[in-house]
Parts: sequence; structure tokens; C-alpha cells
Amino acid sequence: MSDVIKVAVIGAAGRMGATVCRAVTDAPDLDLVGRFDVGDDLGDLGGADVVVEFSVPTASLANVQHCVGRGVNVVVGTTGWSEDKLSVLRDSVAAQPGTGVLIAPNFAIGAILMMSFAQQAARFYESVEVIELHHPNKVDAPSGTAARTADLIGAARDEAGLGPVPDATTQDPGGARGGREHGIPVHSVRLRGLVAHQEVLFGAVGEMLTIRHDSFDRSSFMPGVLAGVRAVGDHPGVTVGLEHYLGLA
Ligand SMILES: NC(=O)C1=CN([C@@H]2O[C@H](COP(=O)(O)OP(=O)(O)OC[C@H]3O[C@@H](n4cnc5c(N)ncnc54)[C@H](O)[C@@H]3O)[C@@H](O)[C@H]2O)C=CC1
Ligand SMILES: O=C(O)C1=N[C@H](C(=O)O)C[C@H](O)C1
Repeated sequence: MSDVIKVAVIGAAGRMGATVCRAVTDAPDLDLVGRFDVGDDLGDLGGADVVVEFSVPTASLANVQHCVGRGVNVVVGTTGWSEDKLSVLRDSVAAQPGTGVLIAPNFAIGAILMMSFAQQAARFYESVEVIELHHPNKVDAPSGTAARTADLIGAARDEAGLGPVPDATTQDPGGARGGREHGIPVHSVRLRGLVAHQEVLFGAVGEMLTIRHDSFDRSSFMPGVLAGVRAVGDHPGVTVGLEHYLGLA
């Protein structure tokens, strides 16, 4: 049984945490050794080799630092990782050489492909907008996936020398044009019945390209989470995006 990976979950009582606990329990090569949620003492993390962290943006950095401080690898799904937070985390990880942290804004394979396709398409289109649609219990907007998608598109546009997206709006008292991430308009919809969905709309003269991904169930994230758990030990340092483990980046 020496190949079995011991896994603990932080945020275990949440929608994602509970789904991860079931997926880990069902995987023959993984052993669920700890479930932690708000207020719990993380202590020695139940002796885990790998921790999966799905909590809230305000708590995630401290939770991940607790794990890293003990040399435990972490797979992080929680959103809200600003450059400032990442920089603090990189310093903590540098003090624990060999420890790996994977931060993935989205673990669904189709969502990773959607971001990759959008990055590829970005330089060919003058106009682009991102629409993300989620369940109404989501606390953050825009979604981590939308922010990441806009960043990738914005960087590709910068590299291609494209200017700002065309937009003649001068009157928008209610914020109908949405927010901006890396200069890209991003719109957040919250609707009962939805799980996690995103459309990227590209426009050029006489044509439009739509790239859409839908997660209808949280099971869609589990193959990516488990792939991260199995591989994080082979990727020391901080990695942002599961695409780096999948040969897509
Ligand atoms: N990367 C991905 O593929 C995905 C990421 N997410 C992200 O995961 C996060 C969690 O999403 P959900 O499970 O839907 O939320 P949720 O609200 O159902 O669960 C969050 C859990 O974290 C717990 N929590 C709060 N503070 C904590 C702390 N200090 N320490 C430990 N646990 C704490 C809560 O009690 C709750 O049980 C969000 O940031 C969401 O955007 C969600 C789905 C997929
Ligand atoms: O809160 C969610 O549900 C999700 N959060 C992630 C995000 O913010 O991008 C991933 C997925 O969209 C589901």
C-alpha cells in the first residue's frame, strides 16, 4: 500500500469540498485522512501527503501557508488569487524547497480547453467579451475562470499589438457594460439552476466566434482535481493552472 496517497480536504463541508471527499474515498489509490472546515484546528493535517483546498478567498492563503509550512503539497481550487497573494505564497514555498502548490481557477478539462482556445483566438479579433454564468450562492464576481480567461486574452492581445476593444459607450450610469479585467469586458450572471458556465465572444468585421463551456455538475471538476493530487508532488514550487500538468501550456 506504499503507493497510496494520503489526502486531507480543507473546506470539506462545502459544495466542492464534500464532492472532493467522495471522489477521494472512491479512488483506490487515494486515502482520505482528514476533513477540515472553518474553525477546525488544521494541526498536522491528519498526516496527509496532499491537501485539497476549496474554501473562501479570504481564508485560502492562510490555509495554504499552514500546509506549505509543514512541507505538505497542496491542490487549491479556491478563487481570488491576486498577484499580491501569489507573491506572498511564492515566498513561503521558496522557504520549503520541494513542496508543490497547484492553484487552478478551474479543474474541468473543457474549461481549461476553453481558456486555451480563447488564448489562441485572441489575436485575430478586434472585439471580445467574456460572460460567466454561475449559481447564485457564489460569493465572488467575476469568477476566477473569467478573470484568468480575460488575463490570457489581454496578454495575447498585448503581444499582438492590438489596441483596446472598440466601445463607444459614454453613458452607463448602471454599469450595464459590466466590469473590466485586463481591459476585457466581463459580465457576471447569477441564476438559480446554474452550476458554472462561460462564453467568450469574439467579433470581427462580418463574423463572430463563440467559445462556450458548461459544467452541469460538480463531478466535472473531479478528474482534474484527482489528476492534480496525483501529480502535485512531481511539481515543486507554485503552478497556476492545471494546463501546466496536462501539456497544454
Ligand atoms: N477551481 C475549480 O475548479 C473550482 C473552484 N471553485 C471555488 O472553490 C471555492 C469554494 O466553492 P464552493 O465549494 O462552491 O463554496 P462553499 O461555500 O460551498 O464551500 C466553502 C467551504 O469553505 C468553508 N470555509 C470557510 N472559511 C474557512 C476557513 N477559514 N477554513 C476552512 N474552511 C473554511 C465553509 O464553511 C464552506 O464549507 C470558491 O472560491 C469557488 O469559486 C468552485 C468550483 C470549482
Ligand atoms: O464558485 C464556483 O462554483 C466556481 N468557481 C470557479 C471560478 O470562480 O471560476 C470555477 C467554476 O467556475 C465554479
